Amino acid sequence: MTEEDAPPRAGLSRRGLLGLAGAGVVGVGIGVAGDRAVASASGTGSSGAAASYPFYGAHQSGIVTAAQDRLHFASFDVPDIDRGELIELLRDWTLAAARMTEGLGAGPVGAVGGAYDAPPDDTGEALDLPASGLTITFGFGPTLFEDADGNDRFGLAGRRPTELIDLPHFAGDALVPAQSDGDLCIQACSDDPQVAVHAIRNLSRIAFGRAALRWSQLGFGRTSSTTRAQVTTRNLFGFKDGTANVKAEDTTQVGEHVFAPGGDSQAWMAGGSYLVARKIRMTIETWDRASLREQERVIGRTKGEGAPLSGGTEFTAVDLDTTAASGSPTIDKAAHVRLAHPDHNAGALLLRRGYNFVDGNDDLGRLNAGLFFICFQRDPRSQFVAVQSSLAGSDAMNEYVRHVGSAIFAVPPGANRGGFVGESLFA
Ligand SMILES: C=CC1=C(C)c2cc3[nH]c(cc4nc(cc5[nH]c(cc1n2)c(C)c5CCC(=O)O)C(CCC(=O)O)=C4C)c(C)c3C=C
Ligand SMILES: [Fe+2]
Repeated sequence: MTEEDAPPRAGLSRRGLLGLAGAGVVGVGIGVAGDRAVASASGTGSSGAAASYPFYGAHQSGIVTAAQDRLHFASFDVPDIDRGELIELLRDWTLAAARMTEGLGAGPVGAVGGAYDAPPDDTGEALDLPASGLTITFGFGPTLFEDADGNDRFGLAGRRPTELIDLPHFAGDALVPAQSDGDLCIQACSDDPQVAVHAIRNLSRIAFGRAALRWSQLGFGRTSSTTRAQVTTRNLFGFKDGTANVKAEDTTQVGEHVFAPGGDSQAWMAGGSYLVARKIRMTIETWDRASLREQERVIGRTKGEGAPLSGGTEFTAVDLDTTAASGSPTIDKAAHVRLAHPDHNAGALLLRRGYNFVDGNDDLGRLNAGLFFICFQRDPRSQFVAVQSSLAGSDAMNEYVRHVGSAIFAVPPGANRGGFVGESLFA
């Protein structure tokens, strides 16, 4: 059998193989399996996440999944491919993602088992590492349906969900185009940073010549809990973040506010969700000079326990109506938790799943740090946009934060084994 006749390895398209093999070298040697060691660990990771999560299912993992400790998020553009090549790319990504979430290499031959004269089909930095709770979540940006010039590149314009809006400008936005938007996104979360980076690196490599990386973001120290079993961790302001989040156990809220039902604007999104990402720079040097009183006023909760200033302990419901002896509200009129609260936003709820980031420092010697805010919802118009409109106008926190990146993606339902992620969009 010549190289031309040989079937693609494990279903990967020839374009996928090109990506694996670098620019133009297609290695088809059949080597011994060089898979990563699959963890025997059955316990949970440092975040409380499981050792591994199945890739296939009704919903994509990485939404209600117990938030892992680390993130690598990537946004891609696909300027030079057609509809068939886009489907082929999604098929290739599905196969590789399913393998990596099992703790296996991106390709079936692995980092060391293949032909000696061909590049390996896995980059190798996750060899010997377990799956570490890896989830890989794919999303479709507005420009996949219609690009900035109004071109329907993939015949998808009529399939764009009305929920997948172009986000409006919010007061104070200082968005950098190079850190915003994108045709496709991949959110990789894991309890091991090397496993998350390995996933994005290998998916980028498979996409060689088809999808170009537009921007990416590393995150650490999850700033949300998405299950009740998880402890609440802290953001870079030093406050517990994620206390009043939608949690996986709140199945009624998850069903009503996180996942799209079949009856919303596009039936192909049934079981999917909408992801909004905001890169928010936090001027932590200014924050660190603020008094504890001011810090707690801004958030509306205590710094130590994370209890509402209206009283109680961490998980006591925020009471927006209590007043101090002076008559002033115990939770300031401009406090973050007041303005973000569902009672202030026509009942809007978000499943928050963000991460801290530090991207070195700026020219003034300040840490380039902040929160890479991610939230999932059924309809961004009545959820993220409603809440962010309240915050952008009058949140006391605005003195200490600046939104520098923004993106929105439709996250399709989970893939069936043998199918591919986003298949319902092309049906
Ligand atoms: C548009 C949505 C939100 C953005 C953007 C946002 C940015 C942001 N938040 C914090 C820190 C905290 N947020 C807290 C609560 C909270 N935040 C949002 C939404 C956005 N936050 C919501 C919906 C809530 C819950 C409100 C409620 O129902 O009580 C808290 C308190 C702890 C908690 O409940 O999670 C903190 C702390 C930062 C630092 C930030 C931008 C940098
Ligand atoms: Fe918040």
